[in-house]
Amino acid sequence: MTILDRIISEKRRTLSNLAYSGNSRRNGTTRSLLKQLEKNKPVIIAEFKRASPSKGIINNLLQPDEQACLYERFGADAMSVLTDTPFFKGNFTDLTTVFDAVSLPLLCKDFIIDERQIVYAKNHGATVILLIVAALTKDQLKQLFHFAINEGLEVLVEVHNKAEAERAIELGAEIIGVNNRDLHTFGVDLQVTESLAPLIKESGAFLISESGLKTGEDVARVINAGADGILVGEALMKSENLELLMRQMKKTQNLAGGSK
Ligand SMILES: O=C(O)c1ccccc1NCC(=O)[C@H](O)[C@H](O)COP(=O)(O)O
Repeated sequence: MTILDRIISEKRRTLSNLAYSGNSRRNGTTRSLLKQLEKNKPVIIAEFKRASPSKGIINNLLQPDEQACLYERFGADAMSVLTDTPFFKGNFTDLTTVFDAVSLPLLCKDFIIDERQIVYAKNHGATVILLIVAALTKDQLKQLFHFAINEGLEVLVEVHNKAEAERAIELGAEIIGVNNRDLHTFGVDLQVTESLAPLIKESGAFLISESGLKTGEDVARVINAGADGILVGEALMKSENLELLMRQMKKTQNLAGGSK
């Protein structure tokens, strides 16, 4: 059983605890990741990530609202919050706390396999949800994708290989995330973005390169390959000079140039 299998199996076990009810915290059509992608390059999605299965504790000392304010101040275009508890030590209170602290588009980074999780994420402040192609059947992916869109949410559809990218494109995904991390082996390779970028860009979707980005040079590499944005967790959570690192990541715009 791989780590992704274990995470999904744990999600199934806890699904019955999720309530459908509650009020959406979302404020109209503001906080749109798509709008950020249309006007900025590279779009930085800065992640609040305390821990992970591959790295253990990353940073247990930071407060989500304080870190979110720093991310926003230093140029983040959107935020991601890991809400999974058993494997990432996150929770939905973090998501709501970040929603209240900043005015950025907000991705609920979780392992979604059921409509109830989408409603729950929305009610806690998400404006974007993640669907991982590797974790869903073709029918599940389609159903959850359209459910989320009908709920007024945006969807980041995550892929790791050509077959998954083709499924995301067939679905009509407007934002496709290429995860450089293999969720079965934890191996990280930026070449994954480079190899899938032509196919994804040809479809007209925006491309977000996810995971393993540590430096401005890493970001320049994926932007030059065609990425419109990046999703960064560990490097930002561990940085001792967040302002400088985010400036270096942001300035790759000038190296890469071009638009969608
Ligand atoms: O990060 C992990 O170890 C991990 C393991 C299994 C499933 C998902 C995992 N991470 C989720 C993510 O996609 C990352 O948090 C995100 O892309 C940021 O990655 P990084 O910048 O490398 O922290």
